[in-house]
Amino acid sequence: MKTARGFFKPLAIGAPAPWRELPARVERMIHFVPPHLEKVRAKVGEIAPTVDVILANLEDAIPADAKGAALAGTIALSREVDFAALGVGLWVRINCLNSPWHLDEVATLVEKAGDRIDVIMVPKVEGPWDIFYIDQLLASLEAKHGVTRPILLHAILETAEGVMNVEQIAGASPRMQGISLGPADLAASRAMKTTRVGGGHPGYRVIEDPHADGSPRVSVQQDLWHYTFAKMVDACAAHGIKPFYGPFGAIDDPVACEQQFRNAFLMGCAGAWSLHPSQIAIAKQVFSPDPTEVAFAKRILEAMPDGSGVAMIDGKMQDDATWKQAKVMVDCARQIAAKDAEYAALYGF
Ligand SMILES: CC(=O)SCCNC(=O)CCNC(=O)[C@H](O)C(C)(C)COP(=O)(O)OP(=O)(O)OC[C@H]1O[C@@H](n2cnc3c(N)ncnc32)[C@H](O)[C@@H]1OP(=O)(O)O
Ligand SMILES: CC(=O)C(=O)O
Ligand SMILES: [Mg+2]
Repeated sequence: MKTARGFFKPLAIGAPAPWRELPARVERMIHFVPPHLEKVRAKVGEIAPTVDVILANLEDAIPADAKGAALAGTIALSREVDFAALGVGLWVRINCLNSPWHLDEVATLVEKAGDRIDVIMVPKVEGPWDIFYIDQLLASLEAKHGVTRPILLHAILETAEGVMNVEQIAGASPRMQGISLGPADLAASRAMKTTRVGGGHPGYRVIEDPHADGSPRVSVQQDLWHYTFAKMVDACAAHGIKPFYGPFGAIDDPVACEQQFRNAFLMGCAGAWSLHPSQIAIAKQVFSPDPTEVAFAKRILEAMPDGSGVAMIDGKMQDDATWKQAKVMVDCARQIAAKDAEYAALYGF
């Protein structure tokens, strides 16, 4: 373990000082773009103002023979669109650390776009050692290329070993921005008998006991991901970083996508991935608190100006604990309102 002081020391001479607090950013959806496809890349300028984050994906879903083109496309994208001016984050998902590609990718990204990339997403993180490695590598490259703002790290939780070590991963470096659930690789890692990218499964259910009269038994689908998800959210919250739901692969099922995203939002997640343009609006709506809930939360704060004591609002008891929940809700809404005029009007800020 590093000492408390050592934790915030730059890891290379000339590297920027690590962030002490995460930059305050709205990250309701991380929109995935395949950067080797010129046709899709050309549309990013149009899509960017409608999202919070654009992510150039270099890993899974990019064919092996297109990895170089995807990297070149990412650098081009970072120059073609002024993401910072739009208030949109630019993230890159690199290939995993045991692949032949990640080293050249990180070196090229920091050299050619190090001052424009906000977050590097690292797939298949197994334990804190993966974060220590990439943390040191980034510091050395940032020092070499005079990058003045540390690039943040986001881990994907998508192996059984990663889930086992999620608490140490969350706290491995001041660069850690957040963690996303990776349900597709995690399913494979656990030998789950599914063929899906996230969401539920009709076979995973509870069923009531048999009735004496033989009438049909009620059976309800359960959430396959609840345990992992809750473990990830607690690890992130404890370490002051952000949890995210990952991808929802059934592009043709917006209703289930919305439900999955909503469960994540209610559990404390900051956002989710959008794989297709149709999922952007779903994520935006779900991860922006409901205006009615925000209005009620404002009433709680107004009823208890110093956050202590007890109050009754519409038959519901309020005290310090509900005041804190209300503050989470109102702070989130205020942050979104500062970025998004549509929601500023809905929230009355
Ligand atoms: C488990 C994981 O690792 S998940 C992360 C890895 N996977 C990804 O990143 C997938 C990203 N998404 C995609 O590649 C695509 O959306 C696909 C392959 C899923 C579907 O693509 P398509 O079959 O082309 O979808 P569809 O025909 O509905 O597309 C409609 C339009 O949106 C465009 N589009 C589709 N996806 C995207 C996207 N992610 N970003 C921007 N534009 C997109 C298409 O190019 C098409 O444009 P056009 O009308 O000008 O031709
Ligand atoms: C998100 C991801 O990479 C996965 O589900 O495997
Ligand atoms: Mg994966």
